[in-house]
Amino acid sequence: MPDQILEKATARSRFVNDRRALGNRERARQARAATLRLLADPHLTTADTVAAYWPLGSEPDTRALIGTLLERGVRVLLPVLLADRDLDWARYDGDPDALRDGGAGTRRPHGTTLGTGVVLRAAALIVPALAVTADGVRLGRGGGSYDRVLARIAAARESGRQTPWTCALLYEGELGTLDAAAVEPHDRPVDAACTASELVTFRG
Ligand SMILES: Nc1nc2c(c(=O)[nH]1)N(C=O)[C@@H](CNc1ccc(C(=O)N[C@@H](CCC(=O)O)C(=O)O)cc1)CN2
Ligand SMILES: Nc1ncnc2c1ncn2[C@@H]1O[C@H](COP(=O)(O)OP(=O)(O)OP(=O)(O)O)[C@@H](O)[C@H]1O
Repeated sequence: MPDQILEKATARSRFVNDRRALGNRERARQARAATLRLLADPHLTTADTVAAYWPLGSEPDTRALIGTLLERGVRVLLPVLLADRDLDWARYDGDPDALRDGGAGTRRPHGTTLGTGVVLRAAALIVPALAVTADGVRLGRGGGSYDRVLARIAAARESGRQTPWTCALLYEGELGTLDAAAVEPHDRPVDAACTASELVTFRG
């Protein structure tokens, strides 16, 4: 196995184990603090549409974030995993009971999918990640889904289009501790990362 892939697999299991070891209460505390920090950021206070994620396993819980955005009248999109692991998007109406099985453990809105390109028109994209390097490069679950989304955003930016602000939501200790050896050329940076104690901007 190439070194980076092995490093990546090792890094993934380390970060997943550390997340589990935090325990429910500490994960919830950190997610609450990070949520308040993120909600106060101008990228979100001015947003009309935000693409977020529905939490899986021990990921930072986004349900309060999503609930507050809906209360503010923001349109919230959630990912819909496609067969090739690319991401389509659908609008979340605020009813968690109406979410459906989206495959691979994910939950998806019941409504119409809007196309893979719709995320480019959101004001912000909240990205799930296991860790982010000091330069903002993201380690995900390994489907390459967000690599593709972030690559499209980068391409749209290159051509001068307005694109969403991208921010990873992390627990303490997941920001800046990922070894550069675990990064592959297709791995994409996010614009910012938010934890309970800080919101760090890498770009913009
Ligand atoms: N909350 C959340 N939603 C998300 C992602 C994410 O990381 N977090 N994704 C980020 O890309 C996409 C889903 N991508 C996924 C990629 C791989 C696996 C995966 O490896 N699943 C295991 C089984 C998990 C289970 O069934 O509990 C597997 O298929 O072996 C899951 C989701 C879109 N939605
Ligand atoms: N732009 C892309 N288009 C198509 N496939 C891609 C792209 N970027 C990465 N991939 C593929 O996706 C697979 C998984 O990539 P990687 O391990 O970096 O996923 P990840 O970023 O951790 O996962 P995710 O984004 O789903 O959380 C790799 O095999 C890679 O070749």
